[in-house]
Amino acid sequence: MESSSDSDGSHISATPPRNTKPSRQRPPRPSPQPQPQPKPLEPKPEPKLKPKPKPALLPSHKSILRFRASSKSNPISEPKNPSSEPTRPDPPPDPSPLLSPTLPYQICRWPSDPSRAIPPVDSGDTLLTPQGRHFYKSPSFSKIRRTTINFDSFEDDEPSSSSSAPKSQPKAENGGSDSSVPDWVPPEPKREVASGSGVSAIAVKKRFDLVGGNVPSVPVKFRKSGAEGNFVKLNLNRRKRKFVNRRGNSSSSGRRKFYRKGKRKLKSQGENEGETVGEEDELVTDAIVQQQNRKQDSKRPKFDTELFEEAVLAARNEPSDENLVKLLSLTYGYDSFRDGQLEAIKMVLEGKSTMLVLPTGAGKSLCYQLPSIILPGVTLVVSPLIALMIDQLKQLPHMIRGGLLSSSQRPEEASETIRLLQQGAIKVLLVSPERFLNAEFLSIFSATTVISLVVVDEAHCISEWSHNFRPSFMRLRASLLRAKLNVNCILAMTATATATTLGSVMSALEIPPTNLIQKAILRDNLQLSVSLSRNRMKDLLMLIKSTSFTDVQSIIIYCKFQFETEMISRYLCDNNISAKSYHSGIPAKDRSRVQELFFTNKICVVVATVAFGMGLDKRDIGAVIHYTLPESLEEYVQEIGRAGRDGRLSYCHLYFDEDTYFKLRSLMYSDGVDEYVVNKFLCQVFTSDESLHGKICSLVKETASRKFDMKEEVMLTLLTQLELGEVRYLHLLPELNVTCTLNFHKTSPVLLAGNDAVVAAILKRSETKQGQYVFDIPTVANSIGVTATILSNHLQNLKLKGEVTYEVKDQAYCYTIVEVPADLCSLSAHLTKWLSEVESCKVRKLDTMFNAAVFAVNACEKVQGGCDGQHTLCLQRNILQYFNEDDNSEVPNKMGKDSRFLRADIKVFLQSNSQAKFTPRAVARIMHGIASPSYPSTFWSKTHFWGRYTNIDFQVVMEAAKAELINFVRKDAV
Ligand SMILES: Nc1ncnc2c1ncn2[C@@H]1O[C@H](COP(=O)(O)OP(=O)(O)OP(=O)(O)O)[C@@H](O)[C@H]1O
Repeated sequence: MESSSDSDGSHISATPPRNTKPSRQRPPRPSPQPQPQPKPLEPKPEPKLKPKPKPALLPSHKSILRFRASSKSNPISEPKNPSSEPTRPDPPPDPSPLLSPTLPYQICRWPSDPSRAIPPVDSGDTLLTPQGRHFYKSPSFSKIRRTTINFDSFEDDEPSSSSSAPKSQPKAENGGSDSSVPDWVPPEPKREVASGSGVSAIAVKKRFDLVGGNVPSVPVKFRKSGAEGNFVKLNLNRRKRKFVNRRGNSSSSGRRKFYRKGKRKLKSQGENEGETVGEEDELVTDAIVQQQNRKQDSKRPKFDTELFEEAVLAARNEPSDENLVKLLSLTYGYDSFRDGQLEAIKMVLEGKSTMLVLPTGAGKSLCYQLPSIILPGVTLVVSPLIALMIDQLKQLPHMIRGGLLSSSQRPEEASETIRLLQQGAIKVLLVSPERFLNAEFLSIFSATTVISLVVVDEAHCISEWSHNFRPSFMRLRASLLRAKLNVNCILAMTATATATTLGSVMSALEIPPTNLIQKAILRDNLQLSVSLSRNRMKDLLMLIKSTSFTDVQSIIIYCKFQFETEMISRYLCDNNISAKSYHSGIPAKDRSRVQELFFTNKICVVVATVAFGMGLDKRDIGAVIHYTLPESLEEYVQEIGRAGRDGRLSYCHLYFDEDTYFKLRSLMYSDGVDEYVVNKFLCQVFTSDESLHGKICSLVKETASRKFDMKEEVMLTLLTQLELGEVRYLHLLPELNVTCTLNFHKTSPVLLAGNDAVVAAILKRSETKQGQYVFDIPTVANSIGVTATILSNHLQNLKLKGEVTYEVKDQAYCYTIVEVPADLCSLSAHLTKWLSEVESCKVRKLDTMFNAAVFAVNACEKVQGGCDGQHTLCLQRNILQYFNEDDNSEVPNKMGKDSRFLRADIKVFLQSNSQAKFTPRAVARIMHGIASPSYPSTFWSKTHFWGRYTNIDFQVVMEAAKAELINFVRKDAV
């Protein structure tokens, strides 16, 4: 590698203007055949999208003009051209706010004293100075105290938060192409019912009756008792009535207040389900369900309870095909099972743990719902998102009584669900995996409340090799489920899992290989196509306005970043296409409105991040367009699976380009950590304070995240691994707000303390600030030997009596230490290696996705012998191969392995930020434009070098940064 490290740094930037950079190559073309030519578009004066946009939804001519007039300043039409940036770097930032007292290293000038001017000696993992000081190979720097740090929030919407995009770099689309023809326009068959799709027509739509009025999130509809299934009866009407307003409609505002209250309660309880989306989605789904219920109710034939009970008994006594089909028909109104359903149901009824892999929309839910009617005990469904749980609950047929235990419930509501559960009145209970941290929850299941079946929805989340690993899912292991819930039969369901992922899920849940039911990954009514686009906005518009889309009523456009969704929906509206954006940054009420408009076909297009679509069952979505490359083939398959659920031919088009790929690839490295940081983290977790062993320990999420420059999810992953790995080092407890500020109102604190041991302990261990008592909940709880929950309940009682008011803050991971590791260093090395393997796996998934797109565009026609602009067979083949093989082999990638100016640029960067401390990873992140807790984009994106080297492999940049940091320290030493 060429080194420019000898340059004296007198220049400001070694990087030449970007427009002189050799242009990035297009993806290689293995085939000598010409690339498929874009199909010319017929000029179309009017878009024929249905329904015709109403004037209210359409922009006026003025707005179109405004849009155009402002396009110059709009990052879409005029992307920030890096080459136009001044070559002078920004003035060196004031480092003081960015210096962490906790990160050990800061660039510092070596003392001028020649006796100390000897460069460090390499000694294995650390660099040893002649004075015997140790430095890590990542160059070593001294501490400087940081005063404040601004946290960055990320713009990507991935539920698993596996990667993030820095806020301040809305790299806009290149408007380079002048072509008025998009790179790709689909052939023009009319949408029709695909034959042999394996998706049978639905004879009678199921109704979306809701049960479990104790669940605040679910809109409740009264039913006349005559039609009420009495298989398991719930008397929840009193609760339901709470939400019915004078007009007889359920009052969403009432509910909203109710939810918020619940949420506040949750915070004080300190339980965290891991998703903010849950609270919001309660609102999102609300109106839609009401509407669906109304529609369904009018169509529903009278329900014959006796016949139903007979069918249940018959299926229980003899689960024959005939009996099960009869029950299916009575419960759902469907004539037949879909592929894989009957097989799965029979396995479960035989008590065999089963792994079920069916495509999205193929009807997996039915595979646990029907057995839940037949099995004697409760069916416990574990789901990763509250939104999904709500969706599942909504979709339960009215004769299956469901309940939900979620963080957004008030304690009374949760108690009510538990009471009903213990009475045997709930057949299907939906919970999040975080519930398994809660000892009270586990204690519900006793001899009286038997669980017949545990269902793990989105089971791929168990595996760290999946595209959507959730640490809390690691808790779902057969051994744990057996021990805690006394359950033997587990049904794991997913639509997207590679062979490697399936292997790890099945081994965690102890499902024998013979019990795998796996059907086609893709429905065959999806027409897949890909195009390399240099002007995605323009191409997208042409595509949507093309004649092939004439009959398409509903379209989802998936983007990676929130700003993209807003920019595109605005652009489409300005071009007379009714579109709305949807992402997790939009207030819940507005999201709810967007979803409602989409469901009722009042808008044609939703431009969304991954936040949209989980549990979405809109049958007439005619097209799914990927404006941004998905991060994996799993994500791609999952998202295109939302199209064509009605069995009709549907379009799935994917745009890709190298810049987006490079940017996404950078983001794959945003979770990475270094071994010495993991070591420091472990040192803090296993505090040397012996007296804390066996007691409640806590780690405030925000503070720790800054301290270790580690994302909260990464910390949770490490903690979960420490609990569930080969050796059980700790026991995780529910998350808690640990800092409490208490005010006394009636009795004086000292008097109250005389009669109350808890208050006495609080007084002893709190600081007083302006008459308020501030204390750490775990410290006080430990001092009197009670759990944090008991302490919280006690405070709550005092509050109810009017004695105190209090506030809690500082959400923390809580745990007790089971065993202190004998060798923290080797444990750190082991954990870091594991995390880095997980990271490589994510990178490989992205590379595979990108390669599949490149291959489709370049080689598809050769493989298929001409396919008129569509790549269905080619992509299907690639997808099939990917899902059937182990996905841990090396994947070729397009990343640059060197750059002439890289080291020189790093050198300049280090010189111009000499007061700040850096590690090689921190420098590489900045060069790749990745924010982290200690290096927020709000500050660091201002540097000239931010995101400059996204096209060079991250590891290469890290190596270069390491070398330059060492040089920097050495030079100072001379
Ligand atoms: N045997 C059947 N006949 C007709 N329709 C069915 C049948 N089974 C399920 N369905 C319908 O198919 C639709 C999709 O079902 P469901 O939501 O369970 O799919 P899924 O596989 O869980 O999808 P996803 O992976 O997106 O969650 C629902 O509307 C459901 O009622």
